[in-house]
Amino acid sequence: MITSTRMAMVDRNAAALGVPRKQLMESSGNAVARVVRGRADPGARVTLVCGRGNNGGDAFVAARFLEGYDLRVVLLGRPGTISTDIARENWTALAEAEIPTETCTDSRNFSLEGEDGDEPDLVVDAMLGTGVSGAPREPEATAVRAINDADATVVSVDVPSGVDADTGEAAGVAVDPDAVVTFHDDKPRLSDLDADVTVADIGIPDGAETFVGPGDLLPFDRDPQSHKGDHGEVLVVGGGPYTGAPTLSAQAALRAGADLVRVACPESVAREVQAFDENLIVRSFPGDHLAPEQVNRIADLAAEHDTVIFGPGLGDADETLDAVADFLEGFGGTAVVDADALQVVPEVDTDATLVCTPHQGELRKMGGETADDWRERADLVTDFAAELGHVLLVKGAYDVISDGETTRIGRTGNPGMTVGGTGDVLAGVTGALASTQEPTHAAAVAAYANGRAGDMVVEEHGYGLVATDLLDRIPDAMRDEGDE
Ligand SMILES: NC(=O)C1=CN([C@@H]2O[C@H](COP(=O)(O)OP(=O)(O)OC[C@H]3O[C@@H](n4cnc5c(N)ncnc54)[C@H](O)[C@@H]3O)[C@@H](O)[C@H]2O)[C@H](O)CC1
Ligand SMILES: [K+]
Repeated sequence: MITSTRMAMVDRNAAALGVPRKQLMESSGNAVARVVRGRADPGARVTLVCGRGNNGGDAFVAARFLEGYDLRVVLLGRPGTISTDIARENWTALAEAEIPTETCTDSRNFSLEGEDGDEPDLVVDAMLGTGVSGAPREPEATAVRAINDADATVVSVDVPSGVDADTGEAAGVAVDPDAVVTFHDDKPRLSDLDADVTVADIGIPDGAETFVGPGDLLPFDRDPQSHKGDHGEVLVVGGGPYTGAPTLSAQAALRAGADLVRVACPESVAREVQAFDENLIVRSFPGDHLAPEQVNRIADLAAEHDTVIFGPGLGDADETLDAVADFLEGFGGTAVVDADALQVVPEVDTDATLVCTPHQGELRKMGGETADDWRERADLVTDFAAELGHVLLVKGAYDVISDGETTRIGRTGNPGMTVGGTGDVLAGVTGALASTQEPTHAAAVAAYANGRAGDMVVEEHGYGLVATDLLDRIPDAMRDEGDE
């Protein structure tokens, strides 16, 4: 089952892997033609009722695969209003090949009867697909009613026109088909219809779902009406033995788009952390390391934030690890756990949603296994994430992200990133993204963006990058320049 948002992400990732949408449309149209051939013999009258988006585009392609039939290709609208380049190119291809087409701009002129007054044997419903919003307008609404009134067999492309692909519900009239040809994966509630549903493989490689790509950035587009706080408030709990690590995490969270980032750190380092960066808000607690007596205070602070990042520069003093365990046991929110704090996770009983960001050494210390081959490693990480009941982001040349069910691979990054501090940056980005998106997706995109930022630095300056170089590049790494 796939939603239209995820389909759009996968589609974009496929394009980034070299399989552009127009190529997918060719497969979609071919699949529609195959179903038509299964339901009507050559020579039968087939009318394709086409909308102005890519749903219509699929039918323009199908028409090229159905030349032995008595075809009518009807576009609802003027050709100039076709809304995508690829649909327009396929419309033009019909004209170039002298396959007859018609247009209908006025619902009063819409009729399924051809010039000879005969009704079609089969109608292809390609008016509205995943791009529908609200009830069908005219002339689509009239066409829906005419299609439902006709005796013809009806084959809907992707979803019945008028049905919302994500909810399976119709806001107004909707086509009642005999068959539906949908693409790549089943769509919500199609199986509830009294229709044969074919899920056609349109050649989207598995990698478009597995490898994190530019399509995964789509949900991070911002609403122009956003308010402060909509993009997350993040608390970094770190520092004591170190001051750079919590600062890097906090700066990275800001660069990844968080609205407010606070650092909770021991008094002994608070001034130093603040002096690194005026964008940060520092909340200090007494002493020179995190200890159990600070847990209540940290818990109160954490309750005011969307996510907490636990670990950067905290050190591994026994008292500190006890405090991390105490905190996590009482915490029910979302926390990113990194560095020394990771070793506490397997023993802790918590309702929190944890995103753990170990490198392979830290993973072993947590009780997890690793392997050289990334596919084997992905299986091991998936099993261990399921066992822990938390999200794992295991860092490596191929980052593996898994919640035990969904497993993603991040392939960005380069050997320059073995330098200290890049992990602190990654934890910060993860925390920021997890404050607005579900944690597995947040972790996947964080791994992708962090690696991409590193690739941008190395492309410009060569190796010798330092962690602070990554910070400026994170906003660019979160942006999709687009494929078309
Ligand atoms: N990877 C894939 O999933 C592929 C899917 N393909 C097909 O593309 C459509 C989705 O195409 P899209 O252009 O995004 O949208 P639609 O064609 O569904 O509709 C857009 C079109 O309709 C107008 N519109 C929207 N709402 C209404 C309304 N209520 N009344 C009238 N008109 C409306 C809007 O203005 C646009 O003009 C998907 O379903 C698949 O069939 C491709 O094959 C590529 C691979
Ligand atoms: K349709």
